[in-house]
Amino acid sequence: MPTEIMPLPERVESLASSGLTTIPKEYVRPESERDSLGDAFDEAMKLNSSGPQVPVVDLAGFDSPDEAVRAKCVEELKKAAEDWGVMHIVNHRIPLELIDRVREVGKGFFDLPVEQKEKYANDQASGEIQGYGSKLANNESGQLEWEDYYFHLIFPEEKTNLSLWPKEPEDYIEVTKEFAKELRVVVTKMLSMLSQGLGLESGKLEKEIGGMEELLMQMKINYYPKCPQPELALGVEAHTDVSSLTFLLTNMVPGLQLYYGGKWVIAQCVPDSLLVHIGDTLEILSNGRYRSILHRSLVNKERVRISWAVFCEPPKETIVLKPLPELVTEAAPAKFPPRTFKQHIQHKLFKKTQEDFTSPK
Ligand SMILES: O=C(O)CCC(=O)C(=O)O
Ligand SMILES: [Fe+2]
Repeated sequence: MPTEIMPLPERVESLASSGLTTIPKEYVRPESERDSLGDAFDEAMKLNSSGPQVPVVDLAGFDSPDEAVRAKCVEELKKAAEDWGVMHIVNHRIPLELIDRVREVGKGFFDLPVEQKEKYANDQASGEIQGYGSKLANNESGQLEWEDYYFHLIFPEEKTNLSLWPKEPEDYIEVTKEFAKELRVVVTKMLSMLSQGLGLESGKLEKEIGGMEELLMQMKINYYPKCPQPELALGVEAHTDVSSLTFLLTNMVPGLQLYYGGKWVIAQCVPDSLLVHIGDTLEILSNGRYRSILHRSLVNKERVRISWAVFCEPPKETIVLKPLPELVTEAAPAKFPPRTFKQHIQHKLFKKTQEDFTSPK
């Protein structure tokens, strides 16, 4: 019997390079969302220095032998995590040359012809989410996003499956492994600072989300082709990250927007920085003191945008996430029910399906 062959999803890159001047209806956002959309470059130009901007936190102070300097640095990070839930970090100590190589190998992979990239296609139907992919329509509206991506686990090394990583360019694996190791050090540093910011001992948050053995780092390279109608589309639709922390690196093309103070604010591109999101998991553990901010990505007409998101996640089922007892008081009762990471994701999906179902068509 012939086996049924699932058609591959259409790659946004192929669509974009076909020379179309209007985008297919599946990519057109609902009218209510369209008022606030635009070309990312136009939005970045409008960014005005008097308006709110994503804070920049210099981590150098945390390496100081002077306790007062370290405490000031923790205080700055804590403020950013409470107020925005997202920040640029500078002096993270990852060699900048390595970061440039990460950019090069990721771009190198996406520069391959689509047919070659298809050899790495993921298989979402059978549950293999690692590999090259594009969003599949998962609701009645068939809504799609203007991006293709590559997704794979990068840490801990013994849990990685190198057969699912790109083999081209040939230094992709070596560079990405090295980046994962360097970034893992920053994860520990950020988590200890964030623990101290809550008045907890340094190792607390890291331990609560699985520590060196269990905490997973998943990389998603988002590839956003040029879009002929950026005022109608979104690269990634509005969401909060389910992770504990997310690190984001870009090819310095603007696109990320944060929903802050009732408005969409575009993130400036800060040289030599990494952008860090507090994800839902830390929002839950901190009982809402740290925020997981709503964000999305715009696309543009002029330049391909690439971003490298690394999601740091607790194990799916072995840890129950709930506000830390130290942070729950009569005045600040628990804001979140206990859930495993898997249950949290399912709960969000369920809520979203309900919203899609009830929203006017
Ligand atoms: O590309 C970006 O700037 C954001 C991507 C993002 O939010 C995500 O992959 O979760
Ligand atoms: Fe995100």
